[in-house]
Amino acid sequence: MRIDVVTVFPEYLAPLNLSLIGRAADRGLIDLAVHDLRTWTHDVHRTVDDSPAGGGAGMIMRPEPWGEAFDALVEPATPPHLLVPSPAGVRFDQSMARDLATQRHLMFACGRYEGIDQRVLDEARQTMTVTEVSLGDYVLFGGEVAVLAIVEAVTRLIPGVLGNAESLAEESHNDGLLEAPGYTKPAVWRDRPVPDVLLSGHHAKIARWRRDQALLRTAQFRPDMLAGLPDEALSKADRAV
Ligand SMILES: COc1ccc2nc(C(=O)O)sc2c1
Repeated sequence: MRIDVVTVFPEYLAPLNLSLIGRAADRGLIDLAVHDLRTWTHDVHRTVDDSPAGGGAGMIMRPEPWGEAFDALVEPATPPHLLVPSPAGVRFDQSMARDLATQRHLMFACGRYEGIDQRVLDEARQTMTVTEVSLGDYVLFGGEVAVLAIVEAVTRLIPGVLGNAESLAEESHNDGLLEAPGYTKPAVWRDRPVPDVLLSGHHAKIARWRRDQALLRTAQFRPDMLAGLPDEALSKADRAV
């Protein structure tokens, strides 16, 4: 997968060079490039914003640098999926992460100020799939933090990136539930024991206990997820919890 990120704060995306994502790039599992939008400005002040048409608070990002950036980065024969983080976007979730992880080329446009001139997105839709996406019902200073989260959620699903693919199967949101609580050594810590069943070696009982905990945790913290499960997703034993 090729990933391009266009931003006025390239240093904000430095964490993408670390840990598993950095290692995936080094191993050629992803081709990641971060671009400074000001590369495509031509004035002495490298201007990327201007006052909103029609008045109002704040500034809007000018279309010209974005247009030139996309012209430089997009291969018309194989256009990317353009993702634009925005408070007005569709909610990002694990289902979207799974879909994006199958795609060949993602490009992220990080807005700042009050956002990007709408004509940039309108123009891009002539040649690309464009999705405005939000992390949640709150507002950040710009799109960079959202890109960090989305790139991590997507790249960890790419085969080979996560050393132990088995852990993907047991994590929250993979099966529509929140994951069960985890424990490790010591067996007792500050008078708090690991649940006996996890030390029993009885794999069927351990699996049942974890499923029960996942159902209880989902019912407590995310009843909306439980309500959204198809009937066939819950066994007779699940319904008895
Ligand atoms: C101007 O660009 C922005 C501003 C706020 C913001 N908030 C997001 C969020 O996902 O909450 S994405 C995003 C992009």
